[in-house]
Amino acid sequence: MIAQPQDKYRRFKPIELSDRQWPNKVISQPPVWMSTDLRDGNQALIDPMSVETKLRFFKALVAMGFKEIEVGFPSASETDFNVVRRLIEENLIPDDVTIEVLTQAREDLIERTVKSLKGARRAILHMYNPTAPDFREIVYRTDKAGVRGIAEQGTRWVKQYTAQQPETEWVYQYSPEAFSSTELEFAKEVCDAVSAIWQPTPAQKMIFNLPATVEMSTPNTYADQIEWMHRNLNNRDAIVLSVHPHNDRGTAVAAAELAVMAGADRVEGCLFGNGERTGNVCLVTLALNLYSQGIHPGLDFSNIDQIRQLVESCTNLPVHPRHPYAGELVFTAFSGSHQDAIKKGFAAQTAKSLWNIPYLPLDPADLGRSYDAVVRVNSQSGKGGVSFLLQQQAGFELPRRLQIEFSKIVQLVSDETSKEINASAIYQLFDEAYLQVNQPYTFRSSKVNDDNEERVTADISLQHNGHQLTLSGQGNGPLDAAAVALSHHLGEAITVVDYHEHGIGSGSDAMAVCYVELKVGQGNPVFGVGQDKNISRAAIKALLNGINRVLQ
Ligand SMILES: CC(=O)SCCNC(=O)CCNC(=O)[C@H](O)C(C)(C)COP(=O)(O)OP(=O)(O)OC[C@H]1O[C@@H](n2cnc3c(N)ncnc32)[C@H](O)[C@@H]1OP(=O)(O)O
Ligand SMILES: CC(C)C(=O)C(=O)O
Ligand SMILES: [Mg+2]
Repeated sequence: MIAQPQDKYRRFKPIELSDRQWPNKVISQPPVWMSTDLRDGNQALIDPMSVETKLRFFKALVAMGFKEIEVGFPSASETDFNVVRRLIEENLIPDDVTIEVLTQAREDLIERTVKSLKGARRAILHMYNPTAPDFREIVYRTDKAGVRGIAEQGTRWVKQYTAQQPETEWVYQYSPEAFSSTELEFAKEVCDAVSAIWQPTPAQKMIFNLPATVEMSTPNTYADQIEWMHRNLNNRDAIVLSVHPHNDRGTAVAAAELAVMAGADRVEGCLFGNGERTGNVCLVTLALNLYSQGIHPGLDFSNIDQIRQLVESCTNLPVHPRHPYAGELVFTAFSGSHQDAIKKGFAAQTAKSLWNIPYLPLDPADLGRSYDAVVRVNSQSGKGGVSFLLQQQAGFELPRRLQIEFSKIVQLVSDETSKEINASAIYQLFDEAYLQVNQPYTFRSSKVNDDNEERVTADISLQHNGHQLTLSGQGNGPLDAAAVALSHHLGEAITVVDYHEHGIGSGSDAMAVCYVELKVGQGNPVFGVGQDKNISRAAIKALLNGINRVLQ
């Protein structure tokens, strides 16, 4: 029998921090970002990146604005060692960018790591060892003193070997790996022991990176852990407090945001949340969450599609179509009520107003994405989406009742096919249903005489059943006169219920479009649409198309 969860799993104990401050804090500036795409992201790939791929990725990270980039684990492989050498020897590291490398707390590995950085102007040397009880007991078979000793000895080796390359400005970063499941007092004890050896100062700080190596709890608990460390670490003003959330529970973004509220200065993560298991925290999401709150994150994602393609090609992993901000479908509305609200939002938006479009927390244009994909029509869509696409595609601004009438035509097709209908297909349906209605009466020409301001005469030349017809009528305007002419011919009253017109295009290409809602006899109202360079002809064509639709 499958075990009950309460018999199999342990609940994570809440942190005792009754005077926690973070819930009242607001993030008002971005943290220092550190991309670990080339290290934590890379170590989690099925096929790790080649030297060339890493260099391509590095250049892209620099272009995005990252100032700290972890480029690998140089003591682990020749590839990673060579990446560091190429970056240094080929002068690929801009002056305001610092590379970071990771090592275990083992002398041979530290020695080789330091060697890989020969000639670097500035470098962050990142050493880790796990501190949590399960690692102490299961992996290292040692006690707290043993684990603390590994961190202390490792730090001494880092001090010793980096001192041999004084031309480099060294920044030391220490991570108590599995911090999220380490007793807080013990995490502090290890970190304080490390800083006592390294001796950071406010002018030359060191970095303590507190990883949720495995995400163990709700994000508020991680925030409590970070606030506790922020308040209790020795020598806090000489420390850059960094966080490194993984996404095992799917709440890494929330954990990172609450951790920043709790006192973290710096966040490590990967683009689109790549990384071990369920990934590292997604830096794109974090940065754009800030952007949408009116805070510039200091990272440039203004061409998000290009960045997504680069990351997909370097990692060989797809970005989910619903990934926040970056997924192919995240700015797309298929459903009717969403489309209606978005259409109204665009109409209400002015150049000066703050962004306020329902369902779109961020302007797709800020990420280099077009509005074309914002509204897409399938069987879940309504009149708002259909008319929005028709307007975008061909400039028609349908009156409300025509929107309702036409969307039923589109709905019929989408129900039959169970497929999306794109803008050009919608235009084609509109053209067939409203503009190319040439039977039984085909328009040939019309002449309007409005010399007399009160009585306008319309002469309309038509084709009907292979015969040429010329009809004439008088009314208070061209449309009224044409309606009179056609009423006489058909022997039925033609009533114009509603009339709209607008122009499409400009200059010599400008077209007038008329929408006429009419009734033939006692029948139901229907719409006719006419398009012509001449507004009177457009109105007469609209009337005739409407009558044709009734007669068909
Ligand atoms: C949470 C993280 O992401 S941590 C980073 C993880 N990333 C990687 O491991 C990628 C690169 N690593 C590697 O390629 C390899 O681990 C290497 C080449 C660095 C080392 O390989 P190996 O020498 O075979 O050692 P391995 O990684 O298996 O580690 C096991 C040994 O190192 C010790 N060890 C592991 N981590 C650490 C550490 N951080 N500090 C000190 N010792 C450590 C273990 O206790 C074990 O010791 P034992 O052999 O005496 O039992
Ligand atoms: C090396 C450390 C920081 C790490 O990647 C982790 O704990 O997740
Ligand atoms: Mg990690």
